[in-house]
Amino acid sequence: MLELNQIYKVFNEGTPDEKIALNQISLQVQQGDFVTVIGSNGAGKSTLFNIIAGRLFADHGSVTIDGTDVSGLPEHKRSKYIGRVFQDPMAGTSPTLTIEENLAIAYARVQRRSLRPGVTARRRLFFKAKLETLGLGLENRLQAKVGLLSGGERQALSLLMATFTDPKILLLDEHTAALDPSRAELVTNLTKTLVENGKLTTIMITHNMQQAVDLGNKLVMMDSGKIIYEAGEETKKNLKVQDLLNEFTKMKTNGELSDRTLLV
Ligand SMILES: Nc1ncnc2c1ncn2[C@@H]1O[C@H](COP(=O)(O)OP(=O)(O)OP(=O)(O)O)[C@@H](O)[C@H]1O
Repeated sequence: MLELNQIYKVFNEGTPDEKIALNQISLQVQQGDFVTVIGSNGAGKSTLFNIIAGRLFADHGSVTIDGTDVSGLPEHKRSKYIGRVFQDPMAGTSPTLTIEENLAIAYARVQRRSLRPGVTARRRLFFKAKLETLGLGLENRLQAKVGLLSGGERQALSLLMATFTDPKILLLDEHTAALDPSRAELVTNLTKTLVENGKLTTIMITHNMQQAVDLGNKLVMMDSGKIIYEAGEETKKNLKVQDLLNEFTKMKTNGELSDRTLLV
């Protein structure tokens, strides 16, 4: 289980550029939950992921994974608990290395005994079997440099690398947003399969409200560093995009943002 307790993060404190990115965020994500996160630009979604992953530290508050307080652990020490896929297909993989070398690095990250990311014959079979589940034929291209793959293929590989080591938490940061519609659909379907099969505890940021409604069992809406709406399992089952727009409108008191802000 992931527990965020009263997370507060301010950038450029005490300067004219001061920005409170997260303002007392508390959230509990249970084992096996798939939470979709929506919110307007600058709401604090990526900052929240950076704090969960250890790329940034909160100024106040704590991050607990399965009862262990990891708030002080840097990113590289949390990486065996956390899989992450970014919006940019270039971000999750090394272009100059081959597919199997990339997989070996991801694998070595969580295997204590495997200090070198070497590719043994046995491991190669394991990688091939995992790649087959993507249905893209990448299992026949183990020696291909990742830089030669298309954006969709690369994102599918990133997703596999983030999930095949059974992370405690999977963070998906708008991971389909940079793909064309057909590739986005493919990666979305792969996400569903990998998360369901692996029973992975997942949090996914998306600007696509339909996707936020269709995927997962819970939903969180953020605005100006706060969680302004949460849909639990029962509510989420019947949730519609229009309900989200209504909730957003209801929560905005100053009216400076229109409904379309969420539709970006
Ligand atoms: N390193 C930083 N230094 C200063 N300000 C930052 C930094 N990172 C984020 N911010 C600010 O914090 C706020 C939250 O940013 P964040 O990227 O978390 O929002 P977001 O919800 O992910 O937005 P988007 O949907 O546009 O990606 C924004 O106002 C942003 O400008």
